Amino acid sequence: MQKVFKSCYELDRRCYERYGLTEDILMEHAAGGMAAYIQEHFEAGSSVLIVSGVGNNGVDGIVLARQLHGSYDIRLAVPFGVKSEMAKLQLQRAQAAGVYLTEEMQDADVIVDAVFGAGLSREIDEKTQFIVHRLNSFRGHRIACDIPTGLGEEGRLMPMAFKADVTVTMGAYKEALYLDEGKDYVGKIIRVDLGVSTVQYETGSCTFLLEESDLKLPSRRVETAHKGTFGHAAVFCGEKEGAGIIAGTAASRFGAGLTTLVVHEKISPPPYLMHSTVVPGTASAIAVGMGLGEHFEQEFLQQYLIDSHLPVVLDADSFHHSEILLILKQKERDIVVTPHPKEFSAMWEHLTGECLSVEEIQKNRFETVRRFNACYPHVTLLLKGANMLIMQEERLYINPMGNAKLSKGGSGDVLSGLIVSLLAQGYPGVEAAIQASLALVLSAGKYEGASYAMLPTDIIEGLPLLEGS
Ligand SMILES: NC(=O)C1=CN([C@@H]2O[C@H](COP(=O)(O)OP(=O)(O)OC[C@H]3O[C@@H](n4cnc5c(N)ncnc54)[C@H](O)[C@@H]3O)[C@@H](O)[C@H]2O)[C@@H](O)CC1
Repeated sequence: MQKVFKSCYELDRRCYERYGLTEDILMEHAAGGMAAYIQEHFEAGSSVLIVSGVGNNGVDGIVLARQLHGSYDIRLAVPFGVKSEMAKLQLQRAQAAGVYLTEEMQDADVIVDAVFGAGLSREIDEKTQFIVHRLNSFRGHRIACDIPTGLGEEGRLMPMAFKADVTVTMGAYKEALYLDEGKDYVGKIIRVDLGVSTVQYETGSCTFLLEESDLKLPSRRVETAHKGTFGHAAVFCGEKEGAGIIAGTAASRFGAGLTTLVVHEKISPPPYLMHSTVVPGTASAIAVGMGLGEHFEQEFLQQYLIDSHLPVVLDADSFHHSEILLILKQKERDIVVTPHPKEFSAMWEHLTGECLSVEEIQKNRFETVRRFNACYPHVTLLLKGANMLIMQEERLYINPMGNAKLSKGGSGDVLSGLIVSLLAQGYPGVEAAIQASLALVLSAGKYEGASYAMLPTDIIEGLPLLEGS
């Protein structure tokens, strides 16, 4: 798990004040990080086009040109000229080392975007849009310095943005890199140190980036265990019973000792799932909402869901149901809600009366989950998306490993099943949401068929292949 920051300016300042580093030492390391990536992936002699803007992001590009000149065929462009004293000094040094400026931007083996980084604070003008459009049209391998040009404050996408294969980000991970809108623009994200180790550079943060190594699978190391040891998941199976069956199957596969589908009428579930017209007395967690529709009467929901003390995961149709949403007020209960943006919009309107469009939610994903958390800090919110956001008690976790294979009906039902399975096994809500989200994306990542072909059952079948501690 890595820390994530809204901005790194304060951290840079700390480097100067605390460790006595200077701006150009930091830049030397920033450029060194990009140079190391290029040296590792491209043979000496490869052509490298570097386009530098007016701020310090551009200066990183100029320093990179000096560092690689001689070993690589460097073409440095500064289409807006150089303005700051530091930029002039670095350009002087680069030119002294033999770097020539080019006016023409032609395709190269490597394209480095150092036009704007963390300082982009307003819409880019036509000239910048033209440059970015041209860089995007090239076939070379595209590297963004720190943050791709066109990803503005908090990661908001401008009408034109550099489409990086790799973003080499400086010092620490930034929230701007993890908004869903930017996912197709940042490419692979690599962080580099700026002259001190990460531990020395970073301060505290309540935002974390989840990694594959954070996966902790349910374990069965106790030989004297029996099925009761691993909890009993109760999954409400509504109008669209398939959704409940998928969730129940995922719950069972992920280790719940028993899984019961709570049904209204007779259905034929798979043999490893039980079914019952009430929530069994031994149940240790409940999942509700997947394919629910209007299947259960209010009295039933009141008795077995709202008046229950059991940990609960609310999904899908729950968010349109104001009585079910009353559960969110229950502070003593472990509650996990897993809306996608449209469901979040419905839930938020029920809870606050405020209408938030899906577009507004997507453009402000971090702010949205923080606003929810301010009202319901005890509830674990998992906002679905290309980068899932999970938040409880002021701690926000980003799962950046989602992939397009998961964009299919049923994936969310699997996720609810995984969460209820872990809740039933005694995991706290936030831990259940984190681990289930990791298992979901990593299992999907292991699917080897075509990206369009994966079924929810493939995700469930991938679970036994996961490797975690
Ligand atoms: N301590 C530092 O200063 C360090 C800076 N680093 C690099 O410096 C970058 C940040 O540098 P800056 O703060 O100079 O930011 P940028 O280089 O991203 O550019 C900011 C400049 O562009 C202007 N600007 C903002 N939006 C504009 C727009 N739409 N059209 C035209 N001009 C616009 C601003 O007024 C400012 O002059 C980081 O992304 C990183 O690459 C790293 O080298 C690490 C150390």
